[in-house]
Amino acid sequence: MTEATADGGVPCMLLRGGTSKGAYFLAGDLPSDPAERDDLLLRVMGTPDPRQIDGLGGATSLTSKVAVVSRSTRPGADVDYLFLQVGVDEAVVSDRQNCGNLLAGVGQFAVERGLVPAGDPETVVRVRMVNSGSVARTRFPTPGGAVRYAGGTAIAGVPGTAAPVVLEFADTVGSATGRLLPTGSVRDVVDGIPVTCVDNGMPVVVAAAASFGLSGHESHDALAADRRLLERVDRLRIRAGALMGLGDVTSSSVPKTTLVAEPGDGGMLATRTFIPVNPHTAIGVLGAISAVTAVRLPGAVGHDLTASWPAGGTRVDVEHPTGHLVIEVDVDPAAEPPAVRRSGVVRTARKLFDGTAFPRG
Ligand SMILES: O=C(O)/C=C(\CC(=O)C(=O)O)C(=O)O
Repeated sequence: MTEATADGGVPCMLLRGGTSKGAYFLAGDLPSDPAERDDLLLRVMGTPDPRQIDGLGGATSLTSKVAVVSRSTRPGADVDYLFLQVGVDEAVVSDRQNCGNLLAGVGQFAVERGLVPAGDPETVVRVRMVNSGSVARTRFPTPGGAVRYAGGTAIAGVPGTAAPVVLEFADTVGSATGRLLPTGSVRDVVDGIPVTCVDNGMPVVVAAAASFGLSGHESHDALAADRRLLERVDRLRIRAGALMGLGDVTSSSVPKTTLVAEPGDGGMLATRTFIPVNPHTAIGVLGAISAVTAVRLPGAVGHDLTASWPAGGTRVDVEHPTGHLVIEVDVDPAAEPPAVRRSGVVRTARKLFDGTAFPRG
């Protein structure tokens, strides 16, 4: 059932989730037919248009995102969260990937819309990530039973501070491909470049920055300006995507590519990520978890970079172009196949706007 208002408006909340920004909807407020829903979302976001001038999208893939949330009917989950990546200059709406950043706002949205009762002083919401079927736990402050967005936690890539949102993941292996190592091996050579293809929440092609003649410490803008590099990375990604069983990924938002190198800023691993063609200003949550899972595996590209990491440690400080993302990744690389026990991250989120979106003039 569509809860559009008489003038075609749809209830919508805009939240920043981690280093992304998205439009959050209740599933019941959107058309149930996916084609009709996608058509509405394209109009709401202003796609296709490189500036998304006639919509709410922010003209980058990180700000052209949608979360569709509903009460879950599955045991072990409170709400269902379907992530939709809305194209910017291409009229595409894709459910092929997850988003750990928008996940950081799902629990608060669920409380604000009355899907989940608030606890005091905090609330835990079990979120089934519809794109992959796995369940994440999100914990955030709700003193006195009201969502608090303000707080003292800073995350790289977001100015200021906000309340911490603790995300814990389980069962993320094979989110889009069914396997941790979707090509069946820990290392492949694609286009002459050694890669490790991994999927622990996000399908990612991991390669050494040095394979592209890079240090891995380049700025986002320097990478974005290097058209030849972007073409080479995309060619690699398209070939690797086929090897990963994802078919022709030419127009798909997955797999991502992460180039790894020695850290340069006191972290444990330097990363430069392409989502999927343009460089990320930071790194995605599940993308980082997948890339770190890969380098933890003996034989993987980048495994040499983990030699100085504390044995048995699970906390990894990942450098990216605008700072650091600290994640928890607990992997048993000795198991056959390698086992992922759990992973997690601290994010922040903020409600930016709550009102009615108008898909038509
Ligand atoms: O890889 C992308 O397209 C960007 C993401 C996805 C994400 O959150 C994740 O990897 O969990 C982001 O930074 O939001």
